[in-house]
Amino acid sequence: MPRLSVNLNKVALIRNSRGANFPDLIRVALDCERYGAEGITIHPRPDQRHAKYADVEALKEVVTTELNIEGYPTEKFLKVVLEARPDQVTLVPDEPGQLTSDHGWDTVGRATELSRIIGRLKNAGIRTSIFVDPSEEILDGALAVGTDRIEFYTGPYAHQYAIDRAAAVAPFAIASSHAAALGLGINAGHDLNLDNLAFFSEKLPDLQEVSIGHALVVDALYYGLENTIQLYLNRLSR
Ligand SMILES: CC(=O)[C@@H](O)[C@H](O)COP(=O)(O)O
Ligand SMILES: NCC(=O)COP(=O)(O)O
Repeated sequence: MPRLSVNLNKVALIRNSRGANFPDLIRVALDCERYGAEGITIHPRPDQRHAKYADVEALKEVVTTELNIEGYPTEKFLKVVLEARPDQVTLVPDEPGQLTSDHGWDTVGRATELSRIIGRLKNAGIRTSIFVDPSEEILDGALAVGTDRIEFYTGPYAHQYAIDRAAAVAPFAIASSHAAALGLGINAGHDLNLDNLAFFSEKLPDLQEVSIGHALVVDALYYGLENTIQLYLNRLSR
């Protein structure tokens, strides 16, 4: 069964809106783990409007499941993760100021830069993942730059799911088989939710981990955090 890593960006967003430490991200992370989450994810962006760089070190001290830090590899981001050494770093090709993530890396065009950054992270003992679209050429490029895993950007799947779920998942299922044949580990995330998650997980038998934040935090408003995490885990059980 794929691991569920809870993305706490939207919890951090609420905290930041009042300038005090409420809700306390550390307490929420520990509660997520207590309620069954198998990982914690944050994505500090350059403007730190969601998670802040200081949250990385603080979470590293307490998270006992798996800490996944996502972000664009600025020198500041790399300094923070190389010092904190989370379990996994997921590189995402976001422009500064981007509303949210909306595409994967060009692993061919940016191969030199990616290889160098992935090398630095792996030398520090950090597992690497890179955010990608479901394309065989991009996956071949991902293998060539030396990443341990890829994370499929699932926004297009989520948007098409209600229209034609079989067509929505097809490119991801094909790409996932290709990634598995290459020996790449497979993660996925973005706009996964209680409606679309089970079908995605069922059609990608090699899927190892999903990171989910936005929908999960919204669902927690209605169902509570503990129930919500259980509902997501239930969708992932095979
Ligand atoms: C890479 C990815 O898809 C997530 O980190 C996502 O970008 C989080 O989104 P928000 O920061 O918009 O909550
Ligand atoms: N990597 C994707 C992630 O962490 C969460 O994305 P979302 O569920 O907030 O869209």
